[in-house]
Amino acid sequence: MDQIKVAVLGAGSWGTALANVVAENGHAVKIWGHRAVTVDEINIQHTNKEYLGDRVLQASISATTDLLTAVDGAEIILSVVPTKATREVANLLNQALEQLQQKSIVVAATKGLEPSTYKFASQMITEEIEAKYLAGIAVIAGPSHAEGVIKHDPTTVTAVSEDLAVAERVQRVMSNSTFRVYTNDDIVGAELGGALKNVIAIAAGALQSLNYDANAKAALFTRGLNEMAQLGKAYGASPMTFMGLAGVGDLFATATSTHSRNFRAGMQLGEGLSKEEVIEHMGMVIEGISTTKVVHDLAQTKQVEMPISEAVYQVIYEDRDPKIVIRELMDRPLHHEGK
Ligand SMILES: NC(=O)C1=CN([C@@H]2O[C@H](COP(=O)(O)OP(=O)(O)OC[C@H]3O[C@@H](n4cnc5c(N)ncnc54)[C@H](OP(=O)(O)O)[C@@H]3O)[C@@H](O)[C@H]2O)C=CC1
Ligand SMILES: O=C(CO)COP(=O)(O)O
Repeated sequence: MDQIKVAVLGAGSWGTALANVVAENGHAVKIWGHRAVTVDEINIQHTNKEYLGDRVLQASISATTDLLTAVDGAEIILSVVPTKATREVANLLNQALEQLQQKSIVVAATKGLEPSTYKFASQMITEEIEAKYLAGIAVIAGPSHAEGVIKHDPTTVTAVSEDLAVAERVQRVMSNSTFRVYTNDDIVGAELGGALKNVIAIAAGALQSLNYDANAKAALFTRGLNEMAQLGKAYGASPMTFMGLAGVGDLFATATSTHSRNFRAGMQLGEGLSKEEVIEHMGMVIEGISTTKVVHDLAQTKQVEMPISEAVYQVIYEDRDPKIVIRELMDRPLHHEGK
């Protein structure tokens, strides 16, 4: 395949790992980061120690704090900043694309919902970037810890766009023998899956630290996936998406691994730390904490029963004891499994 230019917005763990994948495929990759110290480290030492330890990145990757330089000529732009920065960065990107009079495919790799609007990353991007500068919009979802991707642990993700030609272009540019990209067209389902699994992963971390066993973990996985899919149904998402990489796949990876910041946050909450203490200790984004609040609101607006997510909400936002909320979950009125 011809070499193309790809820009990655966000110099954290996921942005850097994705940049490395694309650079391994022979494409010209520029990372945009807002901190000069990280940008300099990537350019000079080819590492990003704060986020990925000693892993050495592809030497061809260059980084810059100048957004215009990063996106100039990029056919594909990956937006890999946390949810809370997505709208602001998309707005800056719109200005850059306007200045360059350039049209690019924008791919969101963010997993969360904007707290004030309940919008997904792809929606924020579409709202902030004028249609004339968007050659397509897609998301990347699925089970993919940056730590695994950077060490070539075989990884599968899905490129999702309503325009399958766009998804296939992203698939071709990003796939290699350790990073296999599928395609899908259910963007709502994929973004919901990516956001909601973080809430269940927090619950899984709490179960782990409280020494609950396999039965409890299986119950959490199964019933957690069920409520993810129920909310998906209210959004008109395909139930199959929740059976795929963006659903059960990502739930499994996130809710079983200490690579997951959400899982680790859940462990710490289970140990009795407050959300403020957990956030301070992590030093990286824990999307599930704000997503839990959004899901609490959404479950009410969409009238979907989400008891596990609600229990996580009570632990995080009402300081309730995890053991008591678990007991209350078990004591709820009995009902049919399909609900
Ligand atoms: N890590 C992973 O394995 C995966 C993460 N994701 C998703 O990717 C998204 C990003 O996560 P991840 O990379 O892990 O997060 P990190 O916390 O590792 O990094 C976030 C990066 O975004 C930067 N940033 C924050 N705010 C801004 C801003 N306003 N302008 C520019 N840059 C900003 C941070 O800069 P600074 O260093 O200054 O804070 C940091 O470089 C999340 O939604 C996450 O759920 C998805 C799949 C896998
Ligand atoms: O989404 C992820 C893996 O697919 C990363 O999860 P965390 O944000 O919990 O680390």
